[in-house]
Amino acid sequence: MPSDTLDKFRRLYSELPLIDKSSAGAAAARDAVLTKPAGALGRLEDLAVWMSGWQRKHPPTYTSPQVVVFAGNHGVCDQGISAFPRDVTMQMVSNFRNGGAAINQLADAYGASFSVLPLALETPTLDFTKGPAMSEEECCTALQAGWNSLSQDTDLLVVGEMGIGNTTVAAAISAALFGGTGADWAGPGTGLTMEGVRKKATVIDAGLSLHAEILDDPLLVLQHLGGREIAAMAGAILAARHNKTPVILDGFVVGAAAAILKKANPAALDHCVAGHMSAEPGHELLLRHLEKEPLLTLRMRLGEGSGAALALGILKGAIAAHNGMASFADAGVSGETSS
Ligand SMILES: Cc1cc2ncn([C@H]3O[C@H](COP(=O)(O)O)[C@@H](O)[C@H]3O)c2cc1C
Ligand SMILES: O=C(O)c1cccnc1
Repeated sequence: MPSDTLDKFRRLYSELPLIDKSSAGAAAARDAVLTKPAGALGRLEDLAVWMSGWQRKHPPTYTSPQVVVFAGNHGVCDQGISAFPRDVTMQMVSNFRNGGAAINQLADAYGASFSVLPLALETPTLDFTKGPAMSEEECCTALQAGWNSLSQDTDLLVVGEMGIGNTTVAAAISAALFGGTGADWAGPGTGLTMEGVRKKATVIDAGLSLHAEILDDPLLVLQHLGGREIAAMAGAILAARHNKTPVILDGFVVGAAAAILKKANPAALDHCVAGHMSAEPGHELLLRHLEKEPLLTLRMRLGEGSGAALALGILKGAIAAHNGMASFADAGVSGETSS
């Protein structure tokens, strides 16, 4: 069988389902009669309507939320751009499988299923300062693995990542897509010193300059500067769009994966909400380019999907209120007097 080409994924993001206006409209109509002053639940109201529209049903459900962590290893670690060694990626995959990571606890706390998908960890991508990080085939295999990871019955998806060095990769992708230099997008990640961050910025600049000719094509940016877990997250976010599944985005690294799709099609992230704003400095800027207002700002800078998993609680609350509250008529509560 011939292997996939990037053109297959170009088609998948150019033909996207739009929000289901009739389900969203039914949610808006119900919201208008619930026992509260109009707008008093703030963003929770928007979230209930948004969930209904993208799940394409009313009432919206929170019955099978899914958290998937994608793990990849990065050749650019050879440049000394992380405070931790590459082996930690694999070690953390074992920790995820044993239930010992932060994301295990957070997924559990909000009743979400959890799985981890390691992507060829024994074969790191190439160092992007030396050549393309991935071949077209490797990139497509990772995109497809992400696409395949979505369970059919999922009604809300959190994608997370584990990959030592991937804040460098995320910064390089962000600069490639939205402009600026390494210094505009590099941050401490797992804990670099200021000098380490300066070095990281020069490594990013070297990658941008080596791959200068392809920077206007988002999928080639993914292939040349990205990593397998980044590609897999883009594939999963795209699959969710085609499968009636809203998505909660996590921090800077997940944001960079999502940004590939956003740059390729400005409407590609309409089914996504930003779960939180990471303390990794580039994330605030990235969220502006993604046109997303984060739900939480808790100084978290972990990755793994942890900020997005916390935001599951907000979505759960929004749906519980929307589905379970009484209407003014049912509860015998007087409506607003016209003034
Ligand atoms: C023990 C440990 C657990 C983690 N969980 C997520 N990350 C996060 O840190 C890494 C990115 O940071 P950098 O680009 O600086 O390497 C990613 O693996 C990310 O998921 C972790 C990092 C460590 C060390
Ligand atoms: O915001 C993130 O995604 C992030 C920040 C630091 C380390 N790893 C991930």
